[in-house]
Amino acid sequence: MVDHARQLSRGAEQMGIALSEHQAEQLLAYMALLNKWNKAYNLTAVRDPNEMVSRHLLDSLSVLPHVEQGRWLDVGSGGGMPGVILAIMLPDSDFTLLDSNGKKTRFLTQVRLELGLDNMQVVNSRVEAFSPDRPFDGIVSRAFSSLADFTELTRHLSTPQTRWLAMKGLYPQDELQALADDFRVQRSVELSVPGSDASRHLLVLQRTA
Ligand SMILES: C[S@@+](CC[C@H](N)C(=O)[O-])C[C@H]1O[C@@H](n2cnc3c(N)ncnc32)[C@H](O)[C@@H]1O
Repeated sequence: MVDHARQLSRGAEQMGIALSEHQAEQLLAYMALLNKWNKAYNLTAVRDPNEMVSRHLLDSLSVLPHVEQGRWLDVGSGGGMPGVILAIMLPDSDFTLLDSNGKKTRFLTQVRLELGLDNMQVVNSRVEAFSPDRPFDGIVSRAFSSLADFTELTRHLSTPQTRWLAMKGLYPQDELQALADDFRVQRSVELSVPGSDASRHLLVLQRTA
């Protein structure tokens, strides 16, 4: 049997990420909840726990070096990727996890309670209808939409300083062509996720005005 704690700590180490004992425990507790609730709530197509460590925990951790302290929104968070993982790793930053699917946000509310994640808020809404009292420093998404939809649907939640972090598979050349003229790619990073051969890219976008 694969030792998931070991798989997680080794994977994090390979990415140069130090996990405290508490963070490792929380990440594994989150995975156990995801596994338990998945049966009834259909939160993720990944059912094999070994694959869950790589495809969900390590994949979400791979963007951590690019997440600065501040107030973050995870759009279309689903079962909590990457928002839950980032909230565990950055307790001094605030994370709002938003999804239009009520089953998913009910699960996320349970995760918040069970893990005591006071820096994580859960919102059940379509993003285009969401109107918080303050904009966000950063907006992240994985498997949510095209780059054009991601930026257009969240433009009203930003300031000129906001950064958009889009977690993508193959480099999204076509999607970049459809991006509005007042957005630019600040940087693009090829991510390497231990235990996965899949192509992964992170695009960091910002407004030019
Ligand atoms: C493919 S899932 C990705 C979930 C998660 N980020 C991940 O990587 O596993 C996309 C999620 O976006 C949510 N979604 C789609 N359109 C949305 C919208 N307009 N506003 C809020 N959530 C939306 C869906 O309910 C779904 O949970």
